[in-house]
Amino acid sequence: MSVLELENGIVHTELAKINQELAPLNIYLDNWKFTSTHEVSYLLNKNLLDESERETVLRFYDTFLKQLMLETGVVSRDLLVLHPDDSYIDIHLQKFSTFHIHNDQEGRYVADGECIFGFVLPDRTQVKLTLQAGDYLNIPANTEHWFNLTKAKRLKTIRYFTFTKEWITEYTDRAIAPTFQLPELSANLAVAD
Ligand SMILES: CSCCC(=O)/C(O)=C/O
Ligand SMILES: [Fe+2]
Ligand code: NI
Repeated sequence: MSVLELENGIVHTELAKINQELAPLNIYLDNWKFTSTHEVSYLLNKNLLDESERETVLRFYDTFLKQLMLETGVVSRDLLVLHPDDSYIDIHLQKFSTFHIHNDQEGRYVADGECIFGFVLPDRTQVKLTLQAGDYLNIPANTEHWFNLTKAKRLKTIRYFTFTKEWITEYTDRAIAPTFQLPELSANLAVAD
């Protein structure tokens, strides 16, 4: 279940209400649950996946999300697997855990685990969106956001790309609202060096 927290402490869990709050940014959230095969359930329960296992999971979801990929002009996708068993996890998190934008839309389907996105609304207040398995989020290109893991420190997410040009991450100098700063991030960074 996705949860949207506003800087004033209000919390929304209804999809329609969350989409209403994010509408000024043209961000779209949905939730689809697909019944996994035994093989895919087994793979989603693993902490890390090798390339062929990631491809098996991607092909499984392709069968359900083909229409979405066509409608949103997706030309490629990958499966990002984040878990503390991956010695590079803190490098991945450092890349995305401060405000940034991309030159492509950010279509993300959460297949396993959970994650957090932060956004800034037109009134300059910030919001924090927690996604769980089954959630699909689409962030238009050039939309300021940050990303991190929850305390579960586990995520398998499909990333959909709409062009083959280099996917660029550009950092903005906006500070994350104190309300949403994640104390454990420093713990992650401590591990990083
Ligand atoms: C949930 S996708 C993993 C991180 C990523 O690709 C990104 O752009 C986060 O902002
Ligand atoms: Fe990003
Ligand atoms: Ni992103």
